[in-house]
Amino acid sequence: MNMDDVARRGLVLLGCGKMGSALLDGWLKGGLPAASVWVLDPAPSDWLQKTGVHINAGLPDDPAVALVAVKPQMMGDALPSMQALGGGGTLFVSAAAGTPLARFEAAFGAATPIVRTMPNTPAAIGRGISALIGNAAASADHIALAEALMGAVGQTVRLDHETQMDAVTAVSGSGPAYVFHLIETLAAAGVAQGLAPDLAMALAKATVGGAGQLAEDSAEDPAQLRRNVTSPNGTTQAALEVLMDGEIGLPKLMARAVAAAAARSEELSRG
Ligand SMILES: NC(=O)C1=CN([C@@H]2O[C@H](COP(=O)(O)OP(=O)(O)OC[C@H]3O[C@@H](n4cnc5c(N)ncnc54)[C@H](O)[C@@H]3O)[C@@H](O)[C@H]2O)C=CC1
Ligand SMILES: O=C(O)[C@@H]1CCC=N1
Repeated sequence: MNMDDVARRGLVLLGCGKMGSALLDGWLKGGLPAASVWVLDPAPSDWLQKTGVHINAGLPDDPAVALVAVKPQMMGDALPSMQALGGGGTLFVSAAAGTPLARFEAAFGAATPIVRTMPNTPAAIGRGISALIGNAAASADHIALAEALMGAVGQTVRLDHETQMDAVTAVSGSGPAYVFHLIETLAAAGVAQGLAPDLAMALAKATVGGAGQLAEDSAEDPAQLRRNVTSPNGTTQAALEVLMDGEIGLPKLMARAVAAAAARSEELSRG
């Protein structure tokens, strides 16, 4: 099964907020026909209503995939609307943080194939990364289908253990927010140095976007790319001495931030 099967049999999307929209945007831009998508969401956005997908309509009998993108706390209310699809030929995919495979097995039966994934919002421009792991009922074909689906909006990685999902969520699921905050704080620091806000924001966005692209494309690792910018006794060294401070610098701060996100993911999983 691949994206052609998804186009032919249909995709049901349960919840189309920030993450569901980012995924749907990526799939539609990648050529998935709007007529192949059924969205269930009590509060469809203006953007969603313009896409041409089926919204809160009767579901197809045997969609290829049913993707869950509601908040973990909404799961109890939302899952019953997909009950009819459980135990059939439909692959369930969950993008929800802190919601174990066992939660879906309890709702749909352990024989239902379920793949848990953690995507991120750059999926909207085909630049996401999604980690995946399936339950015991998910065959190699099911995993491959989930990989094709998430691969249509960016990179994919397979996990060996579901327990890795907390750390993955903390690094790449939540990670775009850390990077957006970096842009905000870099721009604000530029304003503090006398730049106009628009100019500071333009410089910060292009710098983070360009550096991210270079880090992905270059044969050199990020540490070497950092050294390439850092002239001995120059301006970058002066800044990095602050950022890399062992006590109050970014390494400790980032470790604390990621640990807090992973702990919250684990806490959500316990219900
Ligand atoms: N926002 C992000 O960057 C990421 C989010 N996720 C996961 O995606 C899921 C959704 O998160 P967001 O999109 O950020 O939240 P959101 O609040 O933007 O979207 C949730 C959507 O679910 C809808 N909804 C509420 N009750 C419903 C029901 N009973 N049936 C169907 N739809 C219902 C809401 O109207 C809303 O459009 C969460 O589980 C989150 O952990 C995963 C990776 C990244
Ligand atoms: O903040 C959250 O809980 C979700 C999961 C990863 C990104 N957003």
